[in-house]
Amino acid sequence: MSRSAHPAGPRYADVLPEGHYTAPPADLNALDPRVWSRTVGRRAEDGVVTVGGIGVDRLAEEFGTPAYFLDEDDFRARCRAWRDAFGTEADVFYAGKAFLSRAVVRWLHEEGLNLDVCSAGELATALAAGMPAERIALHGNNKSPEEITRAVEAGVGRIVLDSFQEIVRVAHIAERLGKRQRVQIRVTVGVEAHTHEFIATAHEDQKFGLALVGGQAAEAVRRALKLDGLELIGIHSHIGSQIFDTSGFEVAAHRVVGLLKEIRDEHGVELPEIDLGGGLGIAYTSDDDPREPHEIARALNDIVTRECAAAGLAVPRLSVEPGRAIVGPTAFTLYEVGTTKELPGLRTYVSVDGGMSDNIRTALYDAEYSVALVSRTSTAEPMLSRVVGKHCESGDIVVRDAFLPADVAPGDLLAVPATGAYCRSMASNYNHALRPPVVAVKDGAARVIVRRETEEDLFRLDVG
Ligand SMILES: Cc1ncc(COP(=O)(O)O)c(C=O)c1O
Ligand SMILES: N[C@@H](CCCC[NH3+])C(=O)O
Repeated sequence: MSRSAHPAGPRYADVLPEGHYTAPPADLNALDPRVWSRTVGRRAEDGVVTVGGIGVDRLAEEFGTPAYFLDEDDFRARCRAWRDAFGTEADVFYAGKAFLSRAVVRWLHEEGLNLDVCSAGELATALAAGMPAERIALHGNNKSPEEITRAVEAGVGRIVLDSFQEIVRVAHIAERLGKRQRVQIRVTVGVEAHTHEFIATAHEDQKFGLALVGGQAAEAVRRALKLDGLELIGIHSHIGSQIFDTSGFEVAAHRVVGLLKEIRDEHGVELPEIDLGGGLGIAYTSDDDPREPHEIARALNDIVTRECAAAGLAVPRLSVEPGRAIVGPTAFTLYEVGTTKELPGLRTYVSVDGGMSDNIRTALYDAEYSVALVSRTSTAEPMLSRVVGKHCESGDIVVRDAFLPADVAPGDLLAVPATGAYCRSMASNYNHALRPPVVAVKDGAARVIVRRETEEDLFRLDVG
């Protein structure tokens, strides 16, 4: 395709979708440090982007594409930032659903974080990698009796109860095992979090939690307090995901403390803990402006302390459950360009060797991502592009709107930053795609922590 078919100038103006880029960035070779985490992406003198000091060209040769590359030091630094921000008077539970592997569990353990799991598989991974059971919380709106039994037997630190049936189910299982299980009750506080509908979880009309409004949460507390198999230690609220604004958390904290006060007044019991969930947003594009852990910690501590003082309650132990904010920025996905297709006057479709099977978030939530040419620099003019995958689906879009240099061609490597959370963990085998590996990079060395799937893996499931 002739590159001269892309004259420079204002031709983009007619086709730019509203709310997206208004102009190409001044320098297409620059990597915005807000989106490209501190150590994750640096461009070396030869123009090749490096992670942990290793060039992406070398990484692609050794590990293939598509692949996720994760900076272990960055991950650990983020764990420490959260732990230090909340201090010893609070607990940070990493939300394993964002991305979990046994190496990650070991890092979390070493950095002093706890772990939130929401399935038997995540629980098994946590235990197999040596996370002490008392530092694990089990979540889920429909935990099976088997999952509950495994968790109680293992001695998990808490189970977060999500329905009336589950209150009884967990109590019975604990009694049968001769145990008293520490539990929290998940409540929906009625906050409309400013995020995509599918990832907002605190409005009443959805599947998670028991509503404060109408008294279901208070009734759940009443029932839980009566059961010998349960030790009710607190109230849990999670308002949603990819949220930038602390005001939703403040409203949630206010309402949760309100429930603690009601509980004290009705039962004469002061519950010792509250968990305000996860949900802190990260920068996927230069337009995103996330809060730092210490800002979140200060806002949450202030509001809980203030509300408790007003209610005459002792300040409960606080916990939070960040997933995306820890692992999201620590990784990028590396792809190789296979084809380009120019639609004159509209945009150029750049097809890479992955797609919705390794990143479903664009198709599912209209998520916005950035992308950069990382195997070289270019002085070519900006070209309005759509980075798409290789699946049989026109919605198979990785990056909806991006400017790439107009000379991008087959064989070039593109990287999509901030893919550490909810990409590998939500990856699929659609079209029998083989899920990509996760490669951890540290001190100039790279090692596979989750290997690439093989056709044998597919055949092992397909038993004929
Ligand atoms: C109960 C609970 N805690 C924590 C999280 C982690 O959220 P995030 O990765 O947005 O921090 C989630 C997912 O949204 C969740 O459902
Ligand atoms: N999977 C979602 C977030 C929901 C997390 C679980 N409650 C995402 O990619 O943004």
